[in-house]
Amino acid sequence: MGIAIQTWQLSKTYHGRPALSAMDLTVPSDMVFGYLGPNGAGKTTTIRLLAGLLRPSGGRAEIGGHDVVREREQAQRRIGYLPGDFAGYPRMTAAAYLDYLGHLRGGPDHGTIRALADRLDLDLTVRIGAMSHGTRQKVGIVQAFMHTPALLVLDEPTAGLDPLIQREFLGLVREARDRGQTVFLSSHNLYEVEAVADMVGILVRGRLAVVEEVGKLKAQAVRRIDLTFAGVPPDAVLREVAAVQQLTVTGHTAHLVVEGHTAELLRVAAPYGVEQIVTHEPDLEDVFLSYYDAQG
Ligand SMILES: Nc1ncnc2c1ncn2[C@@H]1O[C@H](COP(=O)(O)OP(=O)(O)OP(=O)(O)O)[C@@H](O)[C@H]1O
Repeated sequence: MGIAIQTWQLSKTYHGRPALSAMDLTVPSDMVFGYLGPNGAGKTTTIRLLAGLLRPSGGRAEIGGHDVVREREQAQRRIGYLPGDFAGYPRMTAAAYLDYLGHLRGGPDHGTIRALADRLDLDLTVRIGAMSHGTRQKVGIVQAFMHTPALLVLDEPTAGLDPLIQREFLGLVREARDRGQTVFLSSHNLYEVEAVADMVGILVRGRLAVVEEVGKLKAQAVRRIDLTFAGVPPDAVLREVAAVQQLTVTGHTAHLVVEGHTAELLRVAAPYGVEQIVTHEPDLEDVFLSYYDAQG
């Protein structure tokens, strides 16, 4: 497996105030990497550094082995970039704009442009200046994907898209990954990150708090489990299980908050006649909030 993005102590300071602090990050290729963080954490700054649009104040970054400053053109050629504030050229129709960009990139692939526009329900004949924010965002997505770049760098790509189009977009991201492209996307939206990302990085106040596989983050997560017994729940016995953080009992049901693996809990509970097990899947929100709080 290759490396799509690597940074060494990558830093950016605005007027003496750090926006990104000494970030060491490796993103392997062929994956979807979700880049998460609260407002002002430094996500856009990172993305603009990777896209070669800002100069680092310290450290460096490579895209596919090319330094984003010294070999900016080679690095940029590998990227499909969607800025957070995509505007395009207001006086052009989407078709003319995408055709123009295609020529700059070695010739437009009209078949791919049409297919992407159809998927996103985008009318290419409309002037970009006459489009709503969400429709303009679709043009931004098409221009990022249309030349099948090795790396897609997408800043809040689903902002302004309605739910159906968001779902279609997530399909495009998965298909890109399955074709061997790498996708780096920033987001506030935990649902979309959970749905597509293989790995996530959580940025808090310009510092990378954690980089982890989504599956592993979920395994660490606190989850709620309700065990219903034939008789009175054996609460004293259940409390002894290391993973059990909280326990309340209503009637024949023990409501548990469990951290980590549940196998031991189920083994201990089984002899007491468990009639029903309801597990509430952990969502990543709890995990993220715990990182945000820890850094706060
Ligand atoms: N051009 C600039 N000049 C001065 N400060 C800036 C500039 N751009 C960003 N900042 C500051 O740097 C910090 C990081 O901003 P950045 O836009 O990278 O965060 P973000 O995680 O993308 O946030 P959001 O999700 O709100 O877009 C913020 O404190 C922001 O105010």
